[in-house]
Amino acid sequence: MPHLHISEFKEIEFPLSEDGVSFNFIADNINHDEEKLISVTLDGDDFFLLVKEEDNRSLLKSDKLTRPASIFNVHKALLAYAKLAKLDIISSNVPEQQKNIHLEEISSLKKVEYFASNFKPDKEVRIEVGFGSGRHVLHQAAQNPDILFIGIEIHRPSIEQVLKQITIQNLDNLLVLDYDARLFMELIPSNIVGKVYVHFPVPWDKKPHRRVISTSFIKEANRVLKVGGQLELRTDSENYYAYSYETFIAFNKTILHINKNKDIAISSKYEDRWKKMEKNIYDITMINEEESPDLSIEGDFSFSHVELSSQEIELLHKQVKKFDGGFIHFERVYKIKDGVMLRLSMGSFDRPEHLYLIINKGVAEYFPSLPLKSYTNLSAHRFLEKMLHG
Ligand SMILES: C[S@@+](CC[C@H](N)C(=O)[O-])C[C@H]1O[C@@H](n2cnc3c(N)ncnc32)[C@H](O)[C@@H]1O
Repeated sequence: MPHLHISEFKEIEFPLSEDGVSFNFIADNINHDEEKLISVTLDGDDFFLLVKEEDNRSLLKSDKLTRPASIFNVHKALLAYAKLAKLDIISSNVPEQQKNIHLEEISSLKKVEYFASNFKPDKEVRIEVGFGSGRHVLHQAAQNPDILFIGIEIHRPSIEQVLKQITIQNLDNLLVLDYDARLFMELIPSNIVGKVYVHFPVPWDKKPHRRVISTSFIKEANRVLKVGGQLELRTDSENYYAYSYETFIAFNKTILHINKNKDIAISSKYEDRWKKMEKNIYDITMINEEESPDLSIEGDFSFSHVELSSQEIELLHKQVKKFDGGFIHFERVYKIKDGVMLRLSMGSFDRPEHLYLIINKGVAEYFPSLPLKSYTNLSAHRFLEKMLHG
């Protein structure tokens, strides 16, 4: 993660621009005065830089929630802020000059909005969830040039490694997305996907709500799969296999194929490790045999005038509100020039969305972008809208 360690953080006069980077405003965490967020706009991307006061020094880095697709833009913003505020840099892992060509020029790395707005591919789509080292998805994309692959991962170093390989191998049929795959499935149009690969997902034995395989994931997979399309789960964990089998078989109608120690065309890094340890490998393949209705979700994320006062909003800090099928957690509260900013997690328990909400003179807006249009997010929004109305 790119960062600068500085002897002391200094504020600039907001708004101010440098080298094509706009610094719009600063948000101070009300409950933890060692944390601030700086709003940045660069190349049409809105994101935050995070300032953290540490013992005898400060840290400036990108905020995880709003991290832009290109790491080069984070580098540029960090250096521009340091220059404007005349920061004394103690240590840094940001290259001063050199651009990361792979990341800047790559068109394979997509933001989730690319898929949310009118994604209508003209070929079959295959999705790999949590591609890790990328061995499997890169192999598949090279072998099947007529199929569009979407690789989804949340581990940034793995993403960067695969982006480099896409450039080196000159692949134009592999798109990469840094996003939670469980939320992503809700965006994809119905009946367009040939295969969904979930290979060696983290078993999360102690936090089962974080598992990729769940009733709602299987439901969405069935919807996006074409007739004859397959969801392929491969795991070395007997416990995860048993949990998944139970989850799949609970559906009223389903076709499952079970395999033990089946070899597939390419062995991933994890698979090699388990094979060396002589662990068993389990496959559950679910075959979809029904055409699904088109994806259509009604509703929007607008707010009416906010009636709660700033003080009342500040008191929401750490509160968790539950509604039928979901929740809203008011994680952090920030003071901004003319109002308040909240960091929220909201939506369904197994696939929550993390986002910011700015409330300025009675006008509330999600920042920097709207939540994903899912049924639960819309219910959470309606619940929030009512709460802010008082
Ligand atoms: C155990 S690794 C397996 C990687 C690869 N499939 C393989 O077989 O080598 C699991 C990967 O899934 C990713 N992951 C976990 N939860 C995810 C989610 N909700 N959405 C996308 N990726 C996820 C992790 O970052 C990790 O790289």
